[in-house]
Amino acid sequence: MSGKYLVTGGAGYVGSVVAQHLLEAGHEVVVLDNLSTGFREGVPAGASFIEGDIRDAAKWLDPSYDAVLHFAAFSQVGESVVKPEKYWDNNVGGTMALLGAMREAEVRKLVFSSTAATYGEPVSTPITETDPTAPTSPYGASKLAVDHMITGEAAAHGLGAVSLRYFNVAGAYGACGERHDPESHLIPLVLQVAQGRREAISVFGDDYPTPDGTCIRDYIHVADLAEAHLLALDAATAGEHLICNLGNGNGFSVREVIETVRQVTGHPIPEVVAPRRGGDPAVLVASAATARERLGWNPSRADLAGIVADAWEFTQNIAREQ
Ligand SMILES: NC(=O)c1ccc[n+]([C@@H]2O[C@H](COP(=O)([O-])OP(=O)(O)OC[C@H]3O[C@@H](n4cnc5c(N)ncnc54)[C@H](O)[C@@H]3O)[C@@H](O)[C@H]2O)c1
Ligand SMILES: O=c1ccn([C@@H]2O[C@H](COP(=O)(O)OP(=O)(O)O[C@H]3O[C@H](CO)[C@H](O)[C@H](O)[C@H]3O)[C@@H](O)[C@H]2O)c(=O)[nH]1
Repeated sequence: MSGKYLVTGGAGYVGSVVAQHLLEAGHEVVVLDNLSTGFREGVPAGASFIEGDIRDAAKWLDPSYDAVLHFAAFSQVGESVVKPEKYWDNNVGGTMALLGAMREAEVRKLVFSSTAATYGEPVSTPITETDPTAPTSPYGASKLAVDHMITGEAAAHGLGAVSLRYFNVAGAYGACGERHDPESHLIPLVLQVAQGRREAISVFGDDYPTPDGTCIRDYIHVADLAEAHLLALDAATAGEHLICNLGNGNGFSVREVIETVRQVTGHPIPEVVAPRRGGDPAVLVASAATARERLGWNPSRADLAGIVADAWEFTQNIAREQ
């Protein structure tokens, strides 16, 4: 059955890919985005667009919506350390206003973009949803606060909610891909080196307790991630807040990522070792058993070379358009 969905942050990377998947599944999509980090041209054709802030969501929400998919947030870990107030204001304050607007409009279903950053330094690998949450950045803390807020909203007011804790999102889906400005994520930065837009990639620390000394992450294709959102809409149950990790369960080191980019692009990628980046855990790998069991999620694009190849194609297309 087709539905009508409000996608906050749908002009950004992940939100635009999920909006595109919703449209392809025959749903009606309204994107609400203030374009603070997103791009008007990133909103998929076929979606309606409201340029506005989630704090004003009450202006637009009404009972005709079946659910909200909430991506709008600031998400730079490093920036959150130096400007924590910006993160509490937008991520927590903004979401509080959004939840109030949903209550008023009687929209009783939510899918929320949470993050691996809610766990902080893991106590064991792979990370499960019942592991301790001790975020090492205000960004992670703001997302954890929202998760707690949603738990209360479900218990007190019957919201049906799913928080999806993404690990490292990567890759692209057709015309939708990653174009943060400034870019801070590893794969798009290495691709910029391949394009000749940067001289070298900095490896943030090669003295971690990992086989090659560099940090290990669990990279998940954005299209696999998008599919989980559609399944989460079906799984959301009134009065329940379900939390699911989304990752492949495979870890790749920074050096393995760089080597994969060399192989996929055929370009040499000079690398320089730089100091560790504050707040980076050595290893972050997900157990996504809950998503598999509760959502019926079955990611099919775990191959790192395939993820990088899709991101490379998108990066080259953007460069041709500019
Ligand atoms: N990219 C990742 O690896 C990753 C990992 C874990 C979690 N997440 C979460 O996923 C979500 C999407 O991340 P992304 O990488 O697509 O980021 P993004 O910056 O590309 O997208 C965020 C979008 O939200 C919009 N926005 C921000 N504040 C807003 C507000 N107050 N009102 C309306 N619109 C607003 C921005 O303009 C942007 O279009 C975020 O919540 C982020 O915390 C991302
Ligand atoms: O120029 C760079 C950029 C990154 N890295 C390293 O590459 C790895 C991946 O870094 P990213 O910035 O691509 O991703 P993060 O793991 O820091 O962050 C991601 O996962 C986090 C969870 O911890 C949050 O969810 C966040 O939103 C999401 O982008 C890290 O070890 C980082 O130190 C480098 O060595 N050089």
